Amino acid sequence: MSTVLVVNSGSSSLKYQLIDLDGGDDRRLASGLIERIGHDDARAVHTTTAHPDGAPFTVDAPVADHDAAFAMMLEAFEQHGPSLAEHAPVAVGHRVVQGGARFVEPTVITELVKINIDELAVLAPLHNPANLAGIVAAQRAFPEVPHVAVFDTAFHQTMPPAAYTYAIDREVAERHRVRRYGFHGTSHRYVSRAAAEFLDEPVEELRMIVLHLGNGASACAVDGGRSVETSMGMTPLEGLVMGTRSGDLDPAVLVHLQRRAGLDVDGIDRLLNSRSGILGLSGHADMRDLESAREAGDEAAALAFEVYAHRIRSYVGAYAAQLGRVDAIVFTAGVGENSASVREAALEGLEGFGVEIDDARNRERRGGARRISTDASRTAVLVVPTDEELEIARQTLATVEA
Ligand SMILES: Nc1ncnc2c1ncn2[C@@H]1O[C@H](COP(=O)(O)OP(=O)(O)O)[C@@H](O)[C@H]1O
Ligand SMILES: CC(=O)OP(=O)(O)O
Ligand SMILES: [Mg+2]
Repeated sequence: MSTVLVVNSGSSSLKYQLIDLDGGDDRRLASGLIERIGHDDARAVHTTTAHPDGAPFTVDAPVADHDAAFAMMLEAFEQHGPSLAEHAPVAVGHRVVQGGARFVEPTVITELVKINIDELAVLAPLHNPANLAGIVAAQRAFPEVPHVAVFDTAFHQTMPPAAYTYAIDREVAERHRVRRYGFHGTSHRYVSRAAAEFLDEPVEELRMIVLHLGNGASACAVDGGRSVETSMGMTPLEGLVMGTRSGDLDPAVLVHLQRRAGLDVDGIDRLLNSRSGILGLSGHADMRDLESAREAGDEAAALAFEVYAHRIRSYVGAYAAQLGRVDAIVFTAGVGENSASVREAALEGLEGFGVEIDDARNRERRGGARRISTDASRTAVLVVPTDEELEIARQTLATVEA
């Protein structure tokens, strides 16, 4: 039996998937999302292949905390299947966002590991406390099996010091562990390997740029299967323009706003993490809404779209220079997999560098990995769907079987 429960616990949400990895043929048995934990209008959606038509089940009811969310999840399995007695998970895999410089691999969760995850919350105040709450609740719900933490940062621990070091006072940086850690590593790892498989080449011989464009977004230069540079930094705020996050900006802007706009530290934190990005520029955090507004002639939406694409292009150029050669540029996550116009705009004008998108291939709507570059393009441009949960399940199983 190789069934793994994967848990992605956010501050107000719980996402889960039950995955059966047996026989090499991956099988997703159930998935669910419980949103607005802590609010009266919480909602749970449970989808299961145990049900003949696969339709999702929805429950609207208050959910007090993560313990209550797990109880609700168990209830959904009980009522709608599949039976957890029949498909008992052999392990639970948890997404943990910040593993610092300490965690370079998936790790079986002990009391000491929990203390470390808690302590690392200093470096990820929005994410680690929620991840830990999920772990504690999940251990209560599944006390018999091992729990494994899979860190967003782990894949990027191969970055060289020149890439992860910020040019500030060394002592201050060391004391407060200020450096680039990088995030979305589980996705960058999975996608770079899937891209190599699609190209039918060993990942060790490929140099690629992976563009994970979801709500959060990051670019990663992958050399021979290892991350050598990535756009997110000490926190998931640096780099590309995101749904609600600014990405790069002159750090002096923060000083200026504190002095002149009457914003305190928390106000700035909220501004840059929650009220910036395409939301701040256009009023739309969702790329679909932004695209509709742009098509309807909204100028703020048009500018937000341009800024978004411009930033991606800058990173592609920078990472091409760092890699020295680019065999593939790979788009993934919600925006990367679905938005032909973002892909087109981001790589526009790069023909001189051997990057040429085929318009018809780019516009084609179909699942799975696919090539969207012309046959003449020196660099292959691919769309490769990410699957962070499957990757977490595989790493979790490999860790408990090791
Ligand atoms: N068909 C589509 N066209 C454009 N953008 C899309 C489409 N489908 C999803 N997206 C965008 O993908 C983003 C969410 O990506 P996703 O990877 O699901 O995010 P996350 O996992 O970080 O919550 C949203 O901005 C959404 O608008
Ligand atoms: C780390 C991070 O930014 O994650 P997400 O894209 O899920 O917000
Ligand atoms: Mg995501």
